[in-house]
Amino acid sequence: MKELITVTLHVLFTDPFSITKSLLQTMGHTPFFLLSNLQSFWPSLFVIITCFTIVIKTLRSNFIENYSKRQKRNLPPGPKPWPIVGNLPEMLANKPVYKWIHSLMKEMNTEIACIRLGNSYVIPVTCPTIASEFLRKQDATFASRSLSMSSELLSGGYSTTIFVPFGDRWKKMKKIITNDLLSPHKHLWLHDKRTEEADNLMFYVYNKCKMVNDGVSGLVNVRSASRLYCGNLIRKITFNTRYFGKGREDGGPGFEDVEHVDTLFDLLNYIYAFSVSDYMPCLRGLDLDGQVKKMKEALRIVKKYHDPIVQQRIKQWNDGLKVDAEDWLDVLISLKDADNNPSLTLEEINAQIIELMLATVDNPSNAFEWALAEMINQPELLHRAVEELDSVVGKDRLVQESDIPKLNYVKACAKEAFRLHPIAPFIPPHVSMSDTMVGNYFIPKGSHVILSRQELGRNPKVWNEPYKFKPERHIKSDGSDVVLTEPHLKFISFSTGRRGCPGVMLGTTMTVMLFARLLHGFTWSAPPNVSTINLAESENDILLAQPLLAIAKPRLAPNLYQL
Ligand code: HEM
Repeated sequence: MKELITVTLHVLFTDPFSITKSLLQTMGHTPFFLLSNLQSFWPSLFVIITCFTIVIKTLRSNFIENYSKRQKRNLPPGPKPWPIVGNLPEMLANKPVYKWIHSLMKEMNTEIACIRLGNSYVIPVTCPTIASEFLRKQDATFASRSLSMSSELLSGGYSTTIFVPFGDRWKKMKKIITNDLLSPHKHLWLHDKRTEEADNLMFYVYNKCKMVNDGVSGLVNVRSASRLYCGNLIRKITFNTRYFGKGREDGGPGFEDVEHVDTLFDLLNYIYAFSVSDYMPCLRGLDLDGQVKKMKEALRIVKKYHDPIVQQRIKQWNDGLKVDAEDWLDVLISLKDADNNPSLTLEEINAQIIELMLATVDNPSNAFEWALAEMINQPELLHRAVEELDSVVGKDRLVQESDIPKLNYVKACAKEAFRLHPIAPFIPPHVSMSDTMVGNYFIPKGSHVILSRQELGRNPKVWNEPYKFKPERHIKSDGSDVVLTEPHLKFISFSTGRRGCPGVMLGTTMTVMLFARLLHGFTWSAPPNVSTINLAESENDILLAQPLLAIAKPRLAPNLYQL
């Protein structure tokens, strides 16, 4: 009986509207009837009680039996949930949530856990064998995404790719992204735009080297410089422009571009951020943690830059002023379906562009900042990377994309940064589309499986000296090519399977060019009076606690840095 009450309350609390709706549907009445016919109060009460009994019986036969079955089956280990709210109280009391989840798993000595948050089972995983079971062996079952307030807002009501549950909409968008924006052919097509931005990065950092700040020359904020490069590059390939405003003569960003990239990073903070309303949908309207308000403001800022360009461009195509595609926006506008109608609506284009920007700015810039911090503390690694660059590229020209296959050590540095310092603790949730077993554990339909980028890469059973930045661990003795993908999920770079990242080629190119250009073009060291770079992580995320400041000295002929 206690269980019956708990489950009934659970359903009423998490989805009260469906109960009311089914009550009214069963009765064939409208809410107005209940309010307006007070004189027929007793008959109404009788009908309500009868219906309530029917609902409870239905619940008993369906939901409760399933619920009890789940309880009896062997879920992965986890903290004992409270009635209705599950482990939400602990989640709210232990921030940041990713630290709580990881320490809980360590306390329980488990590499897979089951934490009930409100009405959802959340399944964190820190072991590559179990991770492969989810995303390789049973990939088709785990190819959906969870619904959340942040993903709904960001994706314009689930009309994009990353945040969209499995179904026709996701299939349509993933096909477009993969075939029309990120194919090898399109990659080649955008080569010159990427090179322009890599050249601009060198020009900007070179100009920084000539400046003196507080008596120190060549002080570079590496976080800003690498985010600047990623932001410039994605604006260039999407909108065919580096700057939303006038930019700066030294190659630096204008106010508009700083605001744009900073806001993209703000938005990234809210994605799948364990908001309480994601697990208790009835609380959504209350915006208890203020996330909706903050996200709407951030989206307003991003749209203020994007929307006018998109609208003007659509007009140019409609007026026949544009006939050739020059960037991703043109491609998205000019796509046609089988009946020769536009494949995408304005809303879909707008939402998809924001998502592509978010997917592009974060990983490469974070990897370079961390890697450089680690390498300044181990100068022999810097030395080895520069030696490779000098032997492959020489000192008479800048690194080009065609050099990438030969830069195994530089790629190993980037790969090591992805392993040890991923941008986010977890990948986006993969949601199970049916009940299944993984290992000996029962995984109920609708579970949110979250692979831990942080703990897979630091798992001591997989990696020796897991906390040491050691690029050479990725170099094979047969000299074969180092690639940044890791399909066996010993750590996560681009993930794998149906929901794997379609941006491997662009992501790899951007990351390696950022590393190679900056390591080849400048000698890096810690600022004066700093003996070693502090490698502490931020309190609330896994970025470097303080943006990396380092001294850069040009090491190539001055004319090579000019545009
Ligand atoms: C170094 C750069 C990048 C890294 C490390 C990276 C990593 C990831 C990861 C871990 C996922 C989640 C996969 C999963 O849920 O299993 C993902 C998904 C995705 N990424 Fe990337 N990504 C990068 C660059 C890009 C770029 C440049 C684009 C496109 C412009 C892109 C587009 C996407 C999309 C559309 C998805 C969602 C796929 C889906 O849900 O079906 N990514 N990426």
